[in-house]
Amino acid sequence: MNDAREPLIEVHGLEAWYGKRRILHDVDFRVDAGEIRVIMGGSGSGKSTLLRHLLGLHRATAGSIRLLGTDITRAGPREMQLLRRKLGVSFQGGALLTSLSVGDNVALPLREHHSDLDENQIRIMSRMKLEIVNLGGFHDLMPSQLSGGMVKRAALARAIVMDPQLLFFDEPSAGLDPVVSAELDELILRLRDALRMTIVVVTHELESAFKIADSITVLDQGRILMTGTVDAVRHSDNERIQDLLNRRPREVVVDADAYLRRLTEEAV
Ligand SMILES: Nc1ncnc2c1ncn2[C@@H]1O[C@H](COP(=O)(O)OP(=O)(O)OP(=O)(O)O)[C@@H](O)[C@H]1O
Repeated sequence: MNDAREPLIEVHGLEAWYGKRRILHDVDFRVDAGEIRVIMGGSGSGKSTLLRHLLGLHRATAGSIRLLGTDITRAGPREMQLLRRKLGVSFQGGALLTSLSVGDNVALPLREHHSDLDENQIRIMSRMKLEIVNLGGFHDLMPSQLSGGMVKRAALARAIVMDPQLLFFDEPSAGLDPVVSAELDELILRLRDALRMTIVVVTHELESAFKIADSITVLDQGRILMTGTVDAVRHSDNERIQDLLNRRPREVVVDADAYLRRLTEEAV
């Protein structure tokens, strides 16, 4: 049965280790249909690690992750392949291929997953998505002819070309000036409203997070400090959250023995 309130993402007790280091601790995480969830946290808090686990790029050490009803901690390659068609991903480093036109870049997922579509259909579908990101008419340009903000939007058009139910966006504002970054925020809101997409955004840009989020999950040292509305996060009395919001650095107490022990453990 298709319950409208069924979560699109449901994570229970997720643990992630890199070698002998535990990176994520007992993470519970749920995203409902139609919301924009921002994952926020300082550098090294585990945001990218969580994202990589949600996408099935890393196997969880413990816990379960359900995406669109599929338990990806148990799914086989075929199931994962089918699931990936329903996911859109725009990664920070996921630049456009410089040897292809903007339109051909956007069309890549269609060519990869939909051998039944003819060239005309592919062209129409990729043009439509370029129009949604305000790049109508830029189909035949090469990526080198676009500004940084336009490249991000073209990459976004590629991420949504298959009409994903779930869109993951890693650090949308990275490397953009404030005006271009604000335009991208508007675009993310438009995708949720016009295309009814459910969107997970990883960012450490507070202004952007507060503008686009329906809810925010705050990560710190691999643990979820809280999940709540923008207001709830802003007014949280958790000291670490207030440190993050006010950009106060964590007081680091270095235990030299523990540090050396960890170095030798990781070298093994
Ligand atoms: N492939 C890896 N192998 C070992 N340790 C890793 C690996 N990737 C990340 N880490 C460690 O895991 C921790 C969390 O890193 P992660 O990249 O998930 O944080 P983040 O919140 O995304 O940080 P940033 O905002 O700086 O990208 C860090 O201590 C990092 O050093």
